[in-house]
Amino acid sequence: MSALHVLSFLFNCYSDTPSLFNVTRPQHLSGLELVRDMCNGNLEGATVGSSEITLTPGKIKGGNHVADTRTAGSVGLLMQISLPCALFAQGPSELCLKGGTNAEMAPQIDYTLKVFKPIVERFGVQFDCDLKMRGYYPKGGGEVVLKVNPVKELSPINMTERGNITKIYGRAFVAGVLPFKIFLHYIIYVSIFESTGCIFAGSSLGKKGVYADKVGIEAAEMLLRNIRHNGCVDEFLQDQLIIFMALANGTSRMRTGPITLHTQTAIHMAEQLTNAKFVIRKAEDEHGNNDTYIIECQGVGATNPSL
Ligand SMILES: Nc1ncnc2c1ncn2[C@@H]1O[C@H](COP(=O)(O)OP(=O)(O)OP(=O)(O)O)[C@@H](O)[C@H]1O
Repeated sequence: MSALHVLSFLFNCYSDTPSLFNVTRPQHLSGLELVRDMCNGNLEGATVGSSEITLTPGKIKGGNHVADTRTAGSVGLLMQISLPCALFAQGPSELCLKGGTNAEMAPQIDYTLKVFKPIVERFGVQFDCDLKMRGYYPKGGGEVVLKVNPVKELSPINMTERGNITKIYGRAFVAGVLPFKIFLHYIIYVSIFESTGCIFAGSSLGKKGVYADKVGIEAAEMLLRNIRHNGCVDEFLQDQLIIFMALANGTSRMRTGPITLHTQTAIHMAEQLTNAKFVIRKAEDEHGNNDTYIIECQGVGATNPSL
């Protein structure tokens, strides 16, 4: 499940035809039930393991909603699914999202707050996110409250200059009874670039039998890998911004490192579901780096009919 499912959902809100989704896990279902509730829609075939689901959306109203993965399923992904819908709602939304705040293969809540949030604000997106409780694998039990104001439309972004690093900081989290030298639940390093405001992160989650120092090294290597490619976004922000580029009113540009599979899929789906046009070209790189690209998008300029 990713933001693409929402793009499909949003698209269908405007075209008034049902859409199809692939669903396998509880967190996917929680996300779909959340958008169903947000838009007074109707879901058919929504069960764990189902490969075909039909969502017939109504109007996106806003208001208060709760989504609970009942596992350590990621609240970051629930946020990824619901945020674009909330932006095009008739009024403000308050979403209580429960599950894992720090889960595998998903945006960590710290990533969403420290990296995604300040960058997505450049599109004109405004949201508050209150982290009430952290939740880790396998228990989950985390909770965040997301408050979103709707927008009339999104502005395009231009992120083609990276600047120099001015700050790198790290945060580590432990929970439970094991000493932190042995077991670290989660670590994130964030780097911030001068004047341009680019922000990258490298993160890693603890696993049974893996010593804390290994977790730290993995996160640092992720950050370094991204700093080396000379793009303006890291390998995760790349795919997470595609939906906003597609919906924005005008041409967005983003300098990246190697194009990820998630980004390729996101672009493919965005082009299938809207009239947004993406072009990827190799970037000139004064540092001799061959793996730098510019993703350019002519966004569709989706507008919120209620504002
Ligand atoms: N360490 C990380 N930091 C920030 N974001 C991450 C990290 N790992 C994964 N992501 C983001 O999580 C999202 C994963 O979406 P994805 O569609 O893979 O979810 P999924 O539920 O695992 O679905 P699928 O199994 O179909 O891939 C992507 O947007 C990706 O950028």
